[in-house]
Amino acid sequence: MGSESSLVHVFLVSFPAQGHVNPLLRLGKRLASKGLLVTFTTPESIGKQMRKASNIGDQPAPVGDGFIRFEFFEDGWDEDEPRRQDLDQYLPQLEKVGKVIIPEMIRRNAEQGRPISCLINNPFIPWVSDVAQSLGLPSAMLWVQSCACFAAYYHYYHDLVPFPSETAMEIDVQLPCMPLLKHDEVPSFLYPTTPYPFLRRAILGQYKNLDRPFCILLDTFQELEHEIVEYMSKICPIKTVGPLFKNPRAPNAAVKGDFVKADYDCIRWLDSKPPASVVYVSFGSVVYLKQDQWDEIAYGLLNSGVNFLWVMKPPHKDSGYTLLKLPEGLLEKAGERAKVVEWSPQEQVLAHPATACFVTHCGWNSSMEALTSGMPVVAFPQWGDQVTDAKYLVDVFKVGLRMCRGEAEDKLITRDVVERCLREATVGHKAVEMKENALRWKTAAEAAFVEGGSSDRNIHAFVDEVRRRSVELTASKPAAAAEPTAEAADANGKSDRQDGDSQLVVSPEKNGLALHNRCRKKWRIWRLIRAAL
Ligand SMILES: O=c1ccn([C@@H]2O[C@H](COP(=O)(O)OP(=O)(O)O)[C@@H](O)[C@H]2O)c(=O)[nH]1
Ligand SMILES: O=C(O)c1ccc(O[C@@H]2O[C@H](CO)[C@@H](O)[C@H](O)[C@H]2O)cc1
Repeated sequence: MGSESSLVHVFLVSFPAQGHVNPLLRLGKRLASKGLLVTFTTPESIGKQMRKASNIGDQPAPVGDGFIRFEFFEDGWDEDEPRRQDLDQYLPQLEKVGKVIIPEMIRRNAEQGRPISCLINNPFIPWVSDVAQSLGLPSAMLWVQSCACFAAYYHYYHDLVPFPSETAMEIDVQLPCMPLLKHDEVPSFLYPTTPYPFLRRAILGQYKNLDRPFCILLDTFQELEHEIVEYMSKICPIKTVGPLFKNPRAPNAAVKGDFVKADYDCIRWLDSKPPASVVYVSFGSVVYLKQDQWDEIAYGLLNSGVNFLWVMKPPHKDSGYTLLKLPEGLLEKAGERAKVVEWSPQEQVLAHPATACFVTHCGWNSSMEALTSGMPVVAFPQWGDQVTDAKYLVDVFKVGLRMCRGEAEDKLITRDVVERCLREATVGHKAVEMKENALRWKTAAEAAFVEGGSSDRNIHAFVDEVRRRSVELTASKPAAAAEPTAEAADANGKSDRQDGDSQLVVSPEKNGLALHNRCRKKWRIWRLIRAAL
């Protein structure tokens, strides 16, 4: 392992949501374990929560052959600003501030002897690749959903096949190399009537910029989505690198990105339960069900006789959701059979021998974690990619059964249905069949992420390419790693652009490469002196 300042340095910028931070941070750890220096950034509002809940220090943390470090940035709003909960307002704010602040962070890193060779972002913040381009830096994107969803959005964006529209709401959608999707199995942000048009805009924003990243990394694996991966890789530079939550070179890396402290009491509680006797229930970090649905699930769990571990996260104070309650006396009736936590260490819960199945909203991270842990699921999708993931978990991967078709159906799933599904998922021939299939996916996932597996090879090739581009950058790119974008400079009121000239003019004295190399040299000398003292 080299000292961190001698390593090729990649800069990861994440949209501030748990389902986005987790996969990007996991990618960061994979890249670090292959010998890169990784800096992870997201707004300070989340940084504050991550520092409190997770093991994040000020110093670079060693991971395998490399290091990971954190730098959070101010998004320009007060700590308690409620508009952060409204993406229509927050995304433009992030873009405005990010286009100024990310180049400054990149420049500061170069000055401190850690010049950056590549930027990587996740969806909702596609402007990061504009920043990279303006600085002459290579960029890549981590797609945090399935390849099937990537393909669905791609075909919608380019208008390649008919999708449900105002005049034909209930049409099925046939995409190449995919099963026929019923209208309510298409990512629901694409419905003409979606209540979340801002999320459609956010996710499709990435497709406008799809020609910018030199590589699109996908948190899935070749064997899981074989045909659609093959098909899309002929159109876009995609590479499967999942499941990212497994890291063979640093299996126990302590760095985590939880926003809420995980309650490890539930692992001790699981330890006290017989094998395959507990139903784990979680709807991820953003889905909130209505109180009447919550009550039905609660009674279904109680009446089915299973043990259950249930995640009940309190809503954000500005989200407009009210705190969900359990029916009066339910926990007393369930006694030792029930455990409720605000946030669980989900990876450990899914790997625990006492866990029998997972009632999930089918977010892609939860779906990948379940498949990779050999865990059958009961699908309770709500919106977005969740409805498509549910289709795949149930009908294609055959590891789950369906309890619900999605929020758009607006149907209360009664306690009897919940009870029946839980019984079917835990005992009898369907339960055995789903477990066998899930275990097969676990084996296939392991084969993909171990050294030499399909995802590991792709990560390796990506790291080689970043290194190659880093050498090329050092040899030839004049403005790399230190100069702000034209927009950023404009926003700061200190543009280098001359009147009537549309190009960013970089004076020799401000040449980014010179700065990059000078700073690196000074930093090394300083480190030697410090070591000698
Ligand atoms: O109690 C919980 C619930 C969720 N998660 C993690 O939060 C992420 C949720 O991502 P997902 O894509 O499943 O759903 P989202 O929250 O984005 O809707 C996953 O990595 C889970 O492992 C967790 O650690 N503890
Ligand atoms: O903050 C929001 O409004 C927000 C956060 C996260 C969202 O999407 C989730 O991300 C996962 C990865 O894309 C996905 O698999 C999951 O189903 C989504 O809940 C959306 C909005």
